[in-house]
Amino acid sequence: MTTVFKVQGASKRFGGLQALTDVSMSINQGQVYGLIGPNGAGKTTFFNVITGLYTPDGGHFELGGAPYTPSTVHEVAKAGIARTFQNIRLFAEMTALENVMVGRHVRSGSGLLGAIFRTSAFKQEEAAIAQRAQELLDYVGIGKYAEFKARTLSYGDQRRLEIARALATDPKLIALDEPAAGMNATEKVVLRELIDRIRKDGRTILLIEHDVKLVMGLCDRVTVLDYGKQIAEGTPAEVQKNEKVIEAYLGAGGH
Ligand SMILES: Nc1ncnc2c1ncn2[C@@H]1O[C@H](COP(=O)(O)OP(=O)(O)OP(=O)(O)O)[C@@H](O)[C@H]1O
Repeated sequence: MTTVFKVQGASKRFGGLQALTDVSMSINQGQVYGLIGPNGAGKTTFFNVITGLYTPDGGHFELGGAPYTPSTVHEVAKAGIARTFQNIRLFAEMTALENVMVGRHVRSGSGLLGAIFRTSAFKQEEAAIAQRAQELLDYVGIGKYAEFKARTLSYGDQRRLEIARALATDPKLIALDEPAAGMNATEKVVLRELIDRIRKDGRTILLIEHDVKLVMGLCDRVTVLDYGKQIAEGTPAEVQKNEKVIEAYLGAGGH
């Protein structure tokens, strides 16, 4: 099986707080990999480290079999990691289609001069980008809202739009930060089906999620963090039985 993303010994300290200690994982092509843990465990910090928002204090990273150094957000997208955010970050006044087109521009070639002079190569490329963006909106199930401003979409649909935008960059790894947060039960079922479909289509997904039922039903493997340390790694069945995991979730008053 091909390893898509590999992390060895990722660490991050904020002043006196060790937010991540020596976290390692290996994610294979086509897997959904879950990252769980109680509040403050370091999940978001890990996402921020791998997507270039925080500089790690240590760690070795590989993406698609090559060394990977998370740097600027644009470079991260180009290297092949696309992410969504716990607090949705869309361009609120742009249409759904335009939001996805922005993601696609990471892979476009005609550049700034082409855009300024509106060369025929640029126009052709724009048409292709718009077509691909529409396909992606259809894929995540919100194609009929292509011309709606992002802010007018329902919460669940905005989350799906974020996923469409992430897919538009043709990523090697899609990192989803709490995609089910704030969703009702029906929206969660639809989300689960979508993530399943994305995996079946050969994509690789890293998922932070608080909904343990969703994680256990969906993920191939799971890492559990607690106070920045990796207390368990394995299949959902293995992790669920782990004493340290049970303790972290149920003990210490559920910090
Ligand atoms: N920029 C920062 N500066 C200082 N401390 C930070 C910063 N970001 C996170 N932390 C601290 O690092 C620890 C891990 O936080 P993090 O947000 O990664 O946890 P989390 O597992 O994502 O939590 P939650 O489930 O609540 O989102 C926390 O103690 C948090 O206060």
